[in-house]
Amino acid sequence: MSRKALIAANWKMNGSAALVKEMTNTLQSLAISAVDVLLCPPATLLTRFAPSSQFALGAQTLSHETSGAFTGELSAQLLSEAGARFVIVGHSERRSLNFETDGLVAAKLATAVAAGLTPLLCVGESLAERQQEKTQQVIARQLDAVYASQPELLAKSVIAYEPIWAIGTGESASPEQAQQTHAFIRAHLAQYDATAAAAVRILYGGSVNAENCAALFAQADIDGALVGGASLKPAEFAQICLAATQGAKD
Ligand SMILES: O=C(CO)COP(=O)(O)O
Repeated sequence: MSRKALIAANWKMNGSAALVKEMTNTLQSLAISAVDVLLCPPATLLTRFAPSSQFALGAQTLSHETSGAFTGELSAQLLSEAGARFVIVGHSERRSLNFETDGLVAAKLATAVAAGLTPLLCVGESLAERQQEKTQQVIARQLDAVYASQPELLAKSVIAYEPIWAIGTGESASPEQAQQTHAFIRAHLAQYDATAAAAVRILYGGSVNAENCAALFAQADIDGALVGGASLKPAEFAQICLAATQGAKD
């Protein structure tokens, strides 16, 4: 099964019009085609990007509602009109800081797909859950919440495994640890749709940088990365994209 790698930048609540320009110039000069590149800036910066064949744009979250009296929220349609083709759903920061439940994450993912956006579903365990050997149980629950009742959405999704203990800590999961969980995710998803599970891209996220990315990309079930801190540095993000090019599986 050949899966094209996807390298995604999650700028979180960071960035500026200047960084939009700098990142655009960096990626334009690389002219990468062997991997897909995705930038998820704050929603207010989406329209600052000129359309480019070098990368796609995504949002970091969306409303599960389609329109109406929801002050401060952004619908899939609005994000799409601003240039987003992808949207991150269920990031651990939204689950914990914005109290997003498994049910809400499932609703958001369905809303995204209905509007033509490709969702990047984030799953991952906390340090305490890993220490209690509950990693697979937690991830199975997060996946089941979305796909048990709507398995047809798997073929339209990208998955991101982001162990919470590795996010922003400088401590990435080891390639072997990540591979083990990615393989579990793919096997678990096969019960819903074996073809879609074999084809779905599973990205790793959590302290990915230019140094550690190649070993991660060499793993059989790691199909790219969701990069936080290092995606705010265009030169380093470019190095990560290039590393994925070199590891391009066929
Ligand atoms: O949360 C992340 C991407 O969504 C990972 O963030 P860091 O790369 O900063 O650890």
